[in-house]
Amino acid sequence: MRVHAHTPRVETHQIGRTSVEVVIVPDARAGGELIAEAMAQLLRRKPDAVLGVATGSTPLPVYEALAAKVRSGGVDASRARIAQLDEYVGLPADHPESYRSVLGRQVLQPLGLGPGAFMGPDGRAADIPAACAAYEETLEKAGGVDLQLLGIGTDGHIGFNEPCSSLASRTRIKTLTEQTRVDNARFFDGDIEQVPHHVITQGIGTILAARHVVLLATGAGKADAVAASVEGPVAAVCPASALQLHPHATVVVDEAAAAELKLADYFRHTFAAKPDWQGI
Ligand SMILES: N[C@@H]1[C@@H](O)[C@H](O)[C@@H](COP(=O)(O)O)O[C@@H]1O
Repeated sequence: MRVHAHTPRVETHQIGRTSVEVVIVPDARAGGELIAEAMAQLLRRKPDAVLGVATGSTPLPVYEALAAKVRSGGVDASRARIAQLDEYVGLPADHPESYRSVLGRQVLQPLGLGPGAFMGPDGRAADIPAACAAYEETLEKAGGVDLQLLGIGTDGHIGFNEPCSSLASRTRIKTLTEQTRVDNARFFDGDIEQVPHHVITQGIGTILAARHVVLLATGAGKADAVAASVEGPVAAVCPASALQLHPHATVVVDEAAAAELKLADYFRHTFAAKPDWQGI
């Protein structure tokens, strides 16, 4: 990567951005390292930063790389706060596949954080709308999410905002599409009957309120969704396209997920010409 010595030094979060930044990395591991380093830089600047975290297979290399930095002393995450993106409705909190449990195993434990560092909606609440409103309030009281990590569904969904979710939506209950239940059955012994129909998810408006939104997509199965999100129109039918409205959105894709991008060469050139200190 070339560094322009004469470029004035400005912190990444101060730069007024006008478009989604697409970063093409060789593989998932490199994507994980890049995003973990952005999280580490954030925590060095703001030790009690709120990290918004996603579930699914895609973010795992990020969590592994961040935990490795913590273990090696590269960053202190002991004051980090972790905010959940979405949750199944009706699963006991201690069910191994509730997203609260998953994030406990994949994020909190490896970072050495206790339950006090965790914020998430109550998927077992008797009054779901009240639980959704309470989570919005929790996020607001925490000062908002500093960096929100996202994966993407094959249909372009982010969190559990399925196609045609309002781009202004806040945390609320949603019904999963059949496709998402099929996709997620692998976490429930391959049995779709065990996959809940309902979920609580941060809305698209909630996600867009984070200071920095970082979406990671890996594998050929995500190539169409990535191209639609980044190069297609902003449209509720492709929820991730809402990132085009955000002043600081980064989409990190491996070569396979970048395969349908018409502007891939431009994205490569732009990132290669970027000063190292600027980060993502
Ligand atoms: N709610 C999650 C999303 O947050 C995630 O982005 C998506 C893709 O998962 P994966 O990364 O495993 O492909 O799955 C679920 O629907």
